Amino acid sequence: MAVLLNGLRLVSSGNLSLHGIKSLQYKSTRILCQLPCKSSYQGRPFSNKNMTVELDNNTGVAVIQMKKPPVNSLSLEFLTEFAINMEKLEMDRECRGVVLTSSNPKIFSAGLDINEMYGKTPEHSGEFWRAVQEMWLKLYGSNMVTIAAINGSSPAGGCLMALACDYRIMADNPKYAIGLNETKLGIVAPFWFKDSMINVIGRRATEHSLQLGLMYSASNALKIGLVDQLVAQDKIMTHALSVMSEWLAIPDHARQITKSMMRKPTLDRLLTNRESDIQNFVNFISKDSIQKSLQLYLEMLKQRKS
Ligand SMILES: CCCCCCCCCCCCC/C=C/C(=O)SCCNC(=O)CCNC(=O)[C@H](O)C(C)(C)COP(=O)(O)OP(=O)(O)OC[C@H]1O[C@@H](n2cnc3c(N)ncnc32)[C@H](O)[C@@H]1OP(=O)(O)O
Repeated sequence: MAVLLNGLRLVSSGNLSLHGIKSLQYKSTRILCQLPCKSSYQGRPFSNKNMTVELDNNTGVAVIQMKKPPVNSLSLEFLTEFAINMEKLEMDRECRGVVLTSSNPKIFSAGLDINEMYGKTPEHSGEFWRAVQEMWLKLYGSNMVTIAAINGSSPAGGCLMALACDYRIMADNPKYAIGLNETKLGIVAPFWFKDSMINVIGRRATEHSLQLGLMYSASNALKIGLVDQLVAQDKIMTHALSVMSEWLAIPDHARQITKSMMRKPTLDRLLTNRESDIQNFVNFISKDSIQKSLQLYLEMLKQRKS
């Protein structure tokens, strides 16, 4: 209480998974608002190749808009850029929340770029998987409030990104679908994909969903709790920002410690098994049978167009 009266708020610096709850420090919201911008990107958009990041200095909210044509597939380059941007925002004392969305009006993200898993060397596959892990660790372990504004379909890795956020708002469109559909491709969602889903929709629904590789329409996703709210497509950003302001009304330190308490065991499980998880991925993806499944799936995707 005294902290709030003094115009100070308690924030945790850095990433939940890296710093836990010990690295707490004070910063003054009142004073910061009057100071000139210190970082090179505050208050104006900075564009990378695969996403735009815009931080509003007044609200402390950044919007990451994914814009990798045609479907925001998560390539090694995309994932690396994403992790760097999350790191920058995490370190920025003025940023308290992130809204993740897409510039493609129909697709949030098509998930992992299948081309990164097909016909590649074990070295490349290992590097790619480390980048997938890093994306998830940065997002799931973020100290910031993270909201997914899911303005289109979001299979597999796209669904994982949404699951890693604190809150999910999906555009109310029956054509959009979301889910972990890995088994439909003949591949297996790793344990931390599964854990992320269990933590949102529970064990039974996750088992059903993962075994069958189910993709849910927006309304069915709402029914099972895979998303928290449905909103008209054109209202999704306004709504996400309004939800964000509710979350930011909670004192940062209390919310961050609570978030860490809830997520730390799940984060630690990957952190302690990181290398074996990479090895599992490389071994699994290198199998002839898996390569064949991926080849057929890629061909099917291309044929769907014609
Ligand atoms: C002991 C334990 C062992 C366990 C060990 C486990 C190890 C780990 C195993 C591996 C785990 C991997 C986890 C994988 C996660 C993933 O994310 S896999 C990716 C899954 N994604 C999908 O299935 C989505 C496929 N795409 C679509 O359904 C549709 O494209 C769409 C997203 C709904 C968009 O539809 P539409 O607007 O109609 O566009 P399209 O015409 O279909 O596509 C446009 C072009 O984009 C290409 N494309 C689509 N998706 C991808 C993709 N994911 N990667 C790469 N490219 C993609 C598509 O081919 C089209 O290309 P062009 O024809 O060249 O234009």
